[in-house]
Amino acid sequence: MSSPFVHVLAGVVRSPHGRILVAQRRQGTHLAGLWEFPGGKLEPGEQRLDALVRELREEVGIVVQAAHPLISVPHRYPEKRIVLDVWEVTGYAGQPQACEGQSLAWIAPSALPELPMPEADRPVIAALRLPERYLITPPLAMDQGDAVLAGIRNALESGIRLVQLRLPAWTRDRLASIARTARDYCRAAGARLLLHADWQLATVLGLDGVHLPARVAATLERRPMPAGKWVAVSCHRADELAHAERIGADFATLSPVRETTSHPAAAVLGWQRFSALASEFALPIYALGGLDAGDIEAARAAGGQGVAAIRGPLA
Ligand SMILES: Nc1nc2c([nH]c(=O)n2[C@@H]2O[C@H](COP(=O)(O)OP(=O)(O)OP(=O)(O)O)[C@@H](O)[C@H]2O)c(=O)[nH]1
Ligand SMILES: [Mg+2]
Repeated sequence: MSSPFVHVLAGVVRSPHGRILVAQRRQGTHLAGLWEFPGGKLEPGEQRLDALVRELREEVGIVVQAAHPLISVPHRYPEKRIVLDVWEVTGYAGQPQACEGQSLAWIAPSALPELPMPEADRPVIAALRLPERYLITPPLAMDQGDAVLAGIRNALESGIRLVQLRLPAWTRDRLASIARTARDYCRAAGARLLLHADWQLATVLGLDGVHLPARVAATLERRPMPAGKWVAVSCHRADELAHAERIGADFATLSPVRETTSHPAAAVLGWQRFSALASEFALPIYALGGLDAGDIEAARAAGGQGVAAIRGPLA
């Protein structure tokens, strides 16, 4: 027998200080005791935004005035399948209150990973902690370390908060030396630095995580760095996204969305295919390939986390 399916709308409601509203599921409900984003089931014939507005009025007594989709997470519990369709609430009237006797709390986004939440919320928490721009360093030669570092510094100045150091042709020694300096720049700016492919070196240097090529991820049965570090995977196809999800990656890039000079032979996905794939997997997904900062809105409208690119077009 196939398990029942429910489409769930949930809202990310923020305080003026940027804390996020969570509610504790009551005794006698599915996943009782865990904390969740307020929301509930889409009713037959109902529009998604209408369901969000209704649920947040019923559960926490606010009137949602503006909201947009953040991430949609398909998830299978033993007893049911859900799509957790989470929206950022950008405007609301009223003061949130516990209309159903549930406990409410305001949590800083950085504290969400510690909160006991349902399994389906894991990618939502990642999406809330990730920025909309993801910088990938260009493939400069080993004698161009200064240019790599200058590029990272400029990007940090322009507000980039997530960087992948990607220098696959470099020796490990040269890479380690550049990575240390890049790590210090990123730390000082409150940005995260992920190293391309080499998670052992990322661990030794205390970097924030690793970004795996799909062919490297394919050799792994589980994420190579612990929770608390970031593990990302470069994907191009559904099976690669499925594997990234299976090994517990935190997010993915999906490319090429457009034609690129770096990979001219690759089959272009386009926004429609990107969007279809993004909705199929429980991961925040950055659009990559021939894109720049002007494409962020399109990427988000397609269900993506944002845009990944080498520095030039992104900053
Ligand atoms: N609202 C909400 N539900 C979540 C989250 N994460 C998650 O797995 N779920 C699951 O999605 C389903 C949401 O249903 P719900 O119980 O809130 O639905 P509802 O408000 O319409 O409640 P009702 O059926 O008791 O009237 C539950 O199975 C719940 O466990 C989340 O962050 N927020
Ligand atoms: Mg509910």
